[in-house]
Amino acid sequence: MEKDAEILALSSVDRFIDILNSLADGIFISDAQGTTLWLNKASENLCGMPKAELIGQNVADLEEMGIFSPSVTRLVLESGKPTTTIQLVNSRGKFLVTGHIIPDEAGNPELIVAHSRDITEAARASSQLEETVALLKRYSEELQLMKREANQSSSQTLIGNSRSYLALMELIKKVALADTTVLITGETGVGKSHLAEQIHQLSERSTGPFIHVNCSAIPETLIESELFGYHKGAFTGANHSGKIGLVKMADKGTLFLDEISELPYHLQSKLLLLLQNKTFMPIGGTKTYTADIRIIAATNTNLQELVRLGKFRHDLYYRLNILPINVPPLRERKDDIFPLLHHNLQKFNAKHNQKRRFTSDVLDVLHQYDWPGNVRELENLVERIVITSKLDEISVTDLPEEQRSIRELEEGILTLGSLSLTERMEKIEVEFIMQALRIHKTTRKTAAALGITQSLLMRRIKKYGIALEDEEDA
Ligand SMILES: Nc1ncnc2c1ncn2[C@@H]1O[C@H](COP(=O)(O)OP(=O)(O)OP(=O)(O)O)[C@@H](O)[C@H]1O
Repeated sequence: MEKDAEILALSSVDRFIDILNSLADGIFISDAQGTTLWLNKASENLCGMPKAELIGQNVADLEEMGIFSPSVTRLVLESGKPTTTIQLVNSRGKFLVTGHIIPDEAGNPELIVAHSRDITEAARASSQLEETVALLKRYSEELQLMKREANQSSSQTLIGNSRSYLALMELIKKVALADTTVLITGETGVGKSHLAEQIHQLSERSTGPFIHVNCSAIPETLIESELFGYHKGAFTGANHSGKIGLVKMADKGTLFLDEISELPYHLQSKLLLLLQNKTFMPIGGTKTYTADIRIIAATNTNLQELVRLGKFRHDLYYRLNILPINVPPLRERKDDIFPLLHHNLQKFNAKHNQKRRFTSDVLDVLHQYDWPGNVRELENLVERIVITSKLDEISVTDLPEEQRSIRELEEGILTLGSLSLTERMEKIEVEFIMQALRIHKTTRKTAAALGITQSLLMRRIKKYGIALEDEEDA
């Protein structure tokens, strides 16, 4: 206060007026009746009228003339309290105005000082932000729609005509709607992952994430942190800011645990807890988190056998096995082979810009083939022959040896009409041995593949005079 008095003593009133006029914010002073007493340069500019014409006018009249609206001085006089409002001045810009009461010595209002700040830019930025938020909302809705449409079209790629596959598709539709754990079993390449994704897309979680985790592809030392995440500084080498696990990332969606049999035993109890309570604890954490997820697991091994051997927790097995789905191998649903061949031919013709087509001979051979690698093997074969076939018409000679030899063997047996049964059987045996030798190269591996001892194989090779290419074997 003493300091203020010193400054006042040193400064003239003119000096104060200079200071107030140098401000970018408007200062507008009225008496307790709302009569304009003084305003600074910034305020004069805002009002768009010479100061001399404004002084003496009542704020209520200025308000009526549309100079500003509303008048904060009037609001202060009406409420008897300091007031802040957004004011439109001369319909030009938006101002944040605050009216303060300066009391006289008896404490009664003597002056009203209105202070205004231009917020036109801030208001514009805020309305731009509102527009952006609205746009983002619209884009997100459109994205969800597109996603749903894409889901619908990809569900058409579930190809299969056999009775067992059609029944499977019916089951999938029902399973999708029941928001519970599913266990998909079947040989490698039968389409377990493909089905898991279909279940997700047909479910109410389709707009949420589908997180595919291949338990055999993540090193055992990393799988816990990958799945459940960790807090910062949980272990040496951990990222400083911590890490969100795949379980959390699958929130509101589906977590697909492929090759579940490979999940380390010590993590199986943690997964069981997640299945039962939908809760988990990141590494280095002290509190549990919830995850709104559906778990679909898949395996191509016999889990029951692993339970018997003590390698898989029996309580986890029963918890996973609520809705079991078995996908039969392709050789047990041969009616699916043609549709899958045609679907893939179209797909790879389009991808490689080709016009390949199958001859009926090729279709026969592929129909008879056993497809140990199931749909994946079929897919790979079609892509390979679309690329390598010499003409647009794919013939048996374009097929790789594994498939071609079936036809050659079959033709051999059929044309050997004059041979006795023993001779025919021997012919077949020779064909099998030669084919296996071509594939496996050494007699040791060939014998193992044929399920006989190496010495028995050597006796047969000698008996039929089969030439061995490999010098070591010879
Ligand atoms: N019914 C089907 N219609 C069309 N494509 C299919 C079908 N089933 C499987 N496929 C395709 O076959 C390939 C192998 O399928 P997928 O990866 O789902 O097999 P999987 O059983 O999960 O194999 P793995 O046990 O090796 O993980 C994929 O490219 C998939 O798109």
